[in-house]
Amino acid sequence: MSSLLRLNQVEAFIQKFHILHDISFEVPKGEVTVLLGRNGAGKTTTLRTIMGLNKVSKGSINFQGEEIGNLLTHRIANKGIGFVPEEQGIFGELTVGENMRVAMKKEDEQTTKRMEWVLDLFPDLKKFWKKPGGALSGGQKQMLAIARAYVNENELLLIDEPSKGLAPIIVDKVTESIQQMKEQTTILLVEQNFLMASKIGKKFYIIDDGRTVHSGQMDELKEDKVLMKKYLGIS
Ligand SMILES: Nc1ncnc2c1ncn2[C@@H]1O[C@H](COP(=O)(O)OP(=O)(O)OP(=O)(O)O)[C@@H](O)[C@H]1O
Repeated sequence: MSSLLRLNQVEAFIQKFHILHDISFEVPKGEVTVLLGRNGAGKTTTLRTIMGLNKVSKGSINFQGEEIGNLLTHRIANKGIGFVPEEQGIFGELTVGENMRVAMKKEDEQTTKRMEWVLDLFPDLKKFWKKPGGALSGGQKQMLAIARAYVNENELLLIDEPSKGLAPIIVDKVTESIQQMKEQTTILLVEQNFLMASKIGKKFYIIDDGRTVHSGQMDELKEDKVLMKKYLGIS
């Protein structure tokens, strides 16, 4: 299967701190690839660096055969990469409907169809269409954040810890929705919730101290107790 995104020996700093030392991985088209690792390992920084929110100091980021490292963020987004950040990035003062409209890059038939599809997937968004984003529950905010990224025709979605802070029953709902979404879009997922990651992901990479240290198939990782304990703290 061809790779949509390929990072090769990426390094990045945040201010004077060297955070990413050697990040290399590939995201095959049509699959969900998961980045795993302990708190502070560098997963969020990796996604932000792909989006051009942190500078690449060394290495390359190739998307669909083109170098995108250090392009401006809006250019990267316009190439077809959607980002659902950990802090969700929704507008608390705008209604659900306004949040969706602000996110839409086009108003063509394709976008309208995607909007209909995503509102069927998350009926709460339809129900609370006129409610301010800030008044939604944590789970509803997460759904709105995912819907905002999905509504545009992206080739790749980067989703940062969608289960964070959500009750288990809501995590199940978000898991189910990403499972449906993966039929249509390639996804790079950062997730600490191993159960969720293992339900959705095909291939995994483990990041430790700013380096990709392991990779493999999610199915195999479940059986590897030593690796799970060493890098993920799961016993
Ligand atoms: N603005 C910042 N200034 C200095 N250091 C930072 C900043 N943001 C992140 N870091 C550091 O960069 C490292 C990687 O952080 P990052 O958020 O990428 O980790 P993560 O793997 O996503 O962890 P988590 O699951 O806790 O979000 C951490 O050591 C963190 O303290």
